Amino acid sequence: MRVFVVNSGSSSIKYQLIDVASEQVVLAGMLERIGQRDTDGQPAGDAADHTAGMMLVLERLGAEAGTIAAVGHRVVHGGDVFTAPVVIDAEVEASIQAVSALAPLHNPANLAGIRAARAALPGVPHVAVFDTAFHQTMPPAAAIYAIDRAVAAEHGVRRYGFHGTSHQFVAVRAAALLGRPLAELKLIVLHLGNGASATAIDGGRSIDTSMGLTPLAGLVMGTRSGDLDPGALLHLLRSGLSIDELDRLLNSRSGLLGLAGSSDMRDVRAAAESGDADAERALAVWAHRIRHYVGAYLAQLGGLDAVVFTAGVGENAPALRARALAGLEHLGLALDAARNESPSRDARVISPEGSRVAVLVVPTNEELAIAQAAAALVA
Ligand SMILES: Nc1ncnc2c1ncn2[C@@H]1O[C@H](COP(=O)(O)OP(=O)(O)O)[C@@H](O)[C@H]1O
Ligand SMILES: CC(=O)OP(=O)(O)O
Ligand SMILES: [Mg+2]
Repeated sequence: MRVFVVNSGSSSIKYQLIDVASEQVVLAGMLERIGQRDTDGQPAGDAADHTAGMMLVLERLGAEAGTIAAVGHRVVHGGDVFTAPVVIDAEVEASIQAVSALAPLHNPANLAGIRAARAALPGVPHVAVFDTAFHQTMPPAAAIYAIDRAVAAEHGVRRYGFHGTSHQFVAVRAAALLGRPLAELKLIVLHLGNGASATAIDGGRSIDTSMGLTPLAGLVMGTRSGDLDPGALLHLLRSGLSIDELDRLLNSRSGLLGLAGSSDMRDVRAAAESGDADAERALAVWAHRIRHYVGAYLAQLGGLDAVVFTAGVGENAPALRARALAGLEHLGLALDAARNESPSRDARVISPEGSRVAVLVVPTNEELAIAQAAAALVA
């Protein structure tokens, strides 16, 4: 079965046509800078909006469009309505819309992509696969924030967690690599991309994760702050920042960008290596926050079989993996330098032979996971 996977972002549409049985990517591409205009107001990007973008994608698909059996959509926030992938209808669209304010960088764009794709490909089922679904197994103690319970219930304020499709996919592959059943493994998965999150996985179930009500909490990200004292928000609001300014500050102007002037980890690393003190400090904060979660999740799991690195930074930056785990040798967490620095693209062990805790690199593939989930649902 061939599934067309759409990851519709605020300014981009990434797509792949995947043959699920063979895991082959038949065709892949991306539209960028959707909706952007130059200083004269002329369209500057690949498409004027998501609808126009999807028509362009359809043109690029050509005759292949006729081979699509289902469309799988990445949807970041599913609230507490969705615990598994669903076939999209008007009601599902409305539920995705209802939680859009909780993932302002993601859900509105996901929904625009869904609407455009359903209009462009009306004859096949469209399946939503949610970042939040995997984390719905979290125990209440991990999901609940200690605020007035009536207010929390009225506004749906709780921890949801994100990147679940990736965390789950990587956990399954980690178990295969270790040659042990996932059901008996305690794992910490570090998804370190532009967005970043850590998840504690016990027997294949998410028991805690670093993102929260929104994808803003937790680790230091490209442009997002991760954790900070909620009192800081009150202080900034009282100091005169508007709500929109505060939103932009925390979601779009913080993280590596705020600390070091670039949201791209490659730039930050290069700057740190050439002696830039801000970049060096940004890396120190980044690594400190990761260790904070590794320690916390080791305690919540009550043991640990493996720490797993994935996503852009986790898969590609040996020196940063080493930096993230520096000083944790007493927990049995160590890297084998040669294994860590191997240029291999495959899932692999990077801890020394016989380590108490394994350290792994496992490439994530959210598109394949979405294709598999959509195929399983419509089969
Ligand atoms: N070799 C590398 N060294 C350090 N960082 C890298 C490397 N390759 C990619 N990255 C970083 O990975 C991040 C993007 O990760 P990715 O998982 O592709 O993000 P997303 O899917 O959220 O766009 C960027 O910060 C990029 O700089
Ligand atoms: C949820 C999230 O942060 O996604 P991304 O990493 O794609 O921004
Ligand atoms: Mg990503």
